[in-house]
Order: sequence, then structure tokens, then C-alpha cells
Amino acid sequence: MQILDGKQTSSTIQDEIAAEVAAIRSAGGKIPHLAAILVGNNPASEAYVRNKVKDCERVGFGSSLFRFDETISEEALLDKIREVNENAEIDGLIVQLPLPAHISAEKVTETLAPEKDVDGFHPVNVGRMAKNLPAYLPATPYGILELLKRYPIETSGKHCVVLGRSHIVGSPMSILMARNDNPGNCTVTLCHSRTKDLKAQTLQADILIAALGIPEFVKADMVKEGAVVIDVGITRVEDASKKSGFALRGDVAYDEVAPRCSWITPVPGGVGPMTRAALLLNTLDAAKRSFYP
Ligand SMILES: Nc1nc(=O)c2c([nH]1)NC[C@@H]1CN(c3ccc(C(=O)N[C@@H](CCC(=O)O)C(=O)O)cc3)C=[N+]21
Ligand SMILES: [Mg+2]
Repeated sequence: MQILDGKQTSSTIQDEIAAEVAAIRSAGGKIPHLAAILVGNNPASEAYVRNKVKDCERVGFGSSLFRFDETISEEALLDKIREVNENAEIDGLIVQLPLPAHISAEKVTETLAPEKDVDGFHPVNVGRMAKNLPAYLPATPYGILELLKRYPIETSGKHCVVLGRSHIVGSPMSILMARNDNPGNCTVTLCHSRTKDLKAQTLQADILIAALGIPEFVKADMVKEGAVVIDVGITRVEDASKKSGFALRGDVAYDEVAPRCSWITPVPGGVGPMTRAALLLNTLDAAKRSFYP
């Protein structure tokens, strides 16, 4: 069994991005600038957004954080997004999810200009992704593709089973793994809560991607010997022995599954850091006007 080290790979990608930012700076080009909107004070969301600002500093990007009380109206939030659309200094914007129940995440997504949608959630970017046209890819699936690409893992012709059909991870992941591209060219099975005999499906997987958000759901008897296992889960569970008071649990029962795998991602240190690296890659492409010249 070998580890797919997301932390190390993310660090390598950040170094590559920092070198490109230095080159842009010498050439007098546009320094990439990422903005984030955070509504409310969910501790996990605060931590993610803080990390994104830190990542920007590390690679030499500019960044802005716009914070709003959870009582902000939907219209006021949409107005802020329209303002960002018009702000030439800002190349990319993410609106941290989840949002309060009175705000439509879909309206927020569709109000942001597709060319600044570095989360890749706008229908234009989703459609371009599905057609294999150049587009911002959603950060978690994009990070997983980069991880697979940077290790000696062949995906062509393999059977990839995705667990979970969210619009953020499972659904785009299934599209990306089936595309005629590298990584890609898989035969893909997308499983969800209505799937019958899930174990019969997961045992077919050469590549198993778990994105259901149920801690330690994938057990050893669900995994084929030699499979590549990608764990997207990051559920916070109380843990009094930790300084923070919580521990992170993946969707995979790591200790029992890992011995069966050829490759596996740890939690933490697997998909999470790659998600952050992918957001930086998208922001770099936004500043370079790679997809929307
Ligand atoms: N508009 C939007 N875009 C997102 O991409 C988005 C979002 N909203 N809402 C929440 C989810 C979750 N997400 C993560 C990012 C980094 C880690 C990450 O860095 N994880 C570290 C551990 C971090 C820790 O210690 O808490 C790791 O797995 O090693 C995890 C999860 C992005 N999301
Ligand atoms: Mg994630």
C-alpha cells in the first residue's frame, strides 16, 4: 500500500504557482487576486477561509475577505457579487458554502460572472466541463485529478466507482473520470442513497472515490484487493484528546481498508490540501484569462 500524499503534492503545486507569479510580476502582468465571501461564523467555514487567505499569501496572490452577518438579505449578497463582477482587480470569487437557509445558493452561483467563478459551480462552467471544453473545474474533483496525474496511476480503461452525487464532488467527478482525457477514460459507476447492493458495485472498483460525508462508511469487505481509494470525507467528530477538541474522519475506515489498497489518500493530508491547491490553479487561470479571453 502506498500513500497519495495530498499535503506534499499541494506544496509542490504551490511552489510551481509561486514561480509563475514571480514571472508575471517581472513581466508587469496582472497579479492574481482571489476574493472570498463568508456569511455567518460557522467554525469550519472560518477555518477553510482563513487557510485560503494564507495559501494566497504563500504563492504571492492578492486576496480579499468579505464577511457578512448571517442575517444579510439575499439581495444585499447578490449586490456584493455584482460589485465584484465589475471590479477589475478581483480575478476570482468564491462564496463559502454552506449559506444560511434564506439565501439561494443557486442564485448566488448564477449571479457571479462565469469568468470569475473559480469554484466552477456556474452552469456555464459545469456545461463546459461536461463538454471537455476549457473551464474552471470544481476544486475538489480538480484536486483529485491532479493527484492522480502526479502519481504513476493509470486510469484509462479502469472501472471507477464514485460514491455520492453532490453537485460539488460526486457528480462532476463522475463526468471527469469518464471524459476522453488523462486522467479519465474510465468506465464510471455513480452510486448514491438509492443504489441497491452497494457492495456489489464497490467491489468492481479499480478506483473508488468516496464522497458521501458519512464517517468510515467504506469498510474493508467493500474494497477489491489492489484498488486505488480516494477519500473525500472530512467530518469533524468530537475528540477530547485533541487540542482543537475535534478530529477529522474520512468516509473510509482507513485502518482496515488501507492494507487492501495499491494507493490510498489519508485524512487529513489527502484530498483537502489538493482542493486548496486546485482553487489557486483556477485563480491563476482567471488572472491569465485562460478560458474567457
Ligand atoms: N464555495 C465553496 N468552495 C469550496 O471548495 C468549499 C466550500 N465552499 N465549502 C466547504 C468545502 C470543504 N472544502 C475544503 C477545503 C479544504 C480542506 C482542507 O484543507 N482539509 C485539510 C484539513 C483542514 C483542517 O484541519 O480542518 C485536510 O484534509 O488535510 C477541507 C475542505 C472546501 N469547500
Ligand atoms: Mg473537500
